[in-house]
Amino acid sequence: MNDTVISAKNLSLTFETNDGPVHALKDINLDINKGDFVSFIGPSGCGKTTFLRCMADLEQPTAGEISVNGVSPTEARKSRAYGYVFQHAGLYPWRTIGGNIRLPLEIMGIGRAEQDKSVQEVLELVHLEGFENKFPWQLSGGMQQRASIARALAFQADILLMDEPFGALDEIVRDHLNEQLLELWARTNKTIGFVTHSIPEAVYLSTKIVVMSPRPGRIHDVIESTLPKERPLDIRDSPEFIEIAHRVRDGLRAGHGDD
Ligand SMILES: Nc1ncnc2c1ncn2[C@@H]1O[C@H](COP(=O)(O)OP(=O)(O)OP(=O)(O)O)[C@@H](O)[C@H]1O
Repeated sequence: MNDTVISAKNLSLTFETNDGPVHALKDINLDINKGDFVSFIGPSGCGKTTFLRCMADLEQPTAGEISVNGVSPTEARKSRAYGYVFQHAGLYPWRTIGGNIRLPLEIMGIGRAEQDKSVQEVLELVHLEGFENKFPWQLSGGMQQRASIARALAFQADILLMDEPFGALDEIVRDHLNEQLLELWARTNKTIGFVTHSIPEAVYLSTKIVVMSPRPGRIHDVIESTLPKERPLDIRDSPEFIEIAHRVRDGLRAGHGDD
């Protein structure tokens, strides 16, 4: 299980702005292996989203290299190698939940029968069976975010890139979605890249935690989790969990000190 799915080598990205260059990422080196659940954590503006967007071909690095499934992000995007979940659910209010999930499949030219099958499959994966004909406003915030995950899953890609998908939700809903996401990851064996601001969320979900520091965004620490794959929520009270959380917190503090 050691095949590299995403590999960044000396990746840097500088945005040219009217106020001068913004060094968003500097010399990022990272390998993500098949089946990894990798969280990116760091202070606001440290380049987490930018790095995820580089993987997804939504930004172009200004130096260094990045490959996804052994090819460029552009080729990976064209071969639909990944699904992308944005910070806000971003569902079209005039389309039903089924209609929202179906939209990218329609654009891809997939036949109606296959669309129907995919919609049912992904709704089941996120436990939203029976909500196909509801409109987004009829669902809670947590359910809308699950629907947006279902839309990303409909691509049937092995890689799922998630940019702080649960940031706007209250803690109880977030706990529940964290549990469901882990269950989905275990069931589907996907490789997941996940941006978060929450230390407990990063430690609970990840096999690997990438701690980033700002200005310019660099990797400060990569923590390989020692927690078992099976993780009930109360694992968060275990000494092992607390120890990893401490290391993340120390990394975030030290990263701030690098300024
Ligand atoms: N299109 C852009 N043009 C200019 N600067 C940008 C652009 N996109 C991002 N930046 C800058 O690059 C830096 C990294 O931004 P990014 O959104 O990747 O950080 P982040 O770690 O995801 O932050 P947050 O946690 O607040 O979402 C920030 O200083 C941001 O202002």
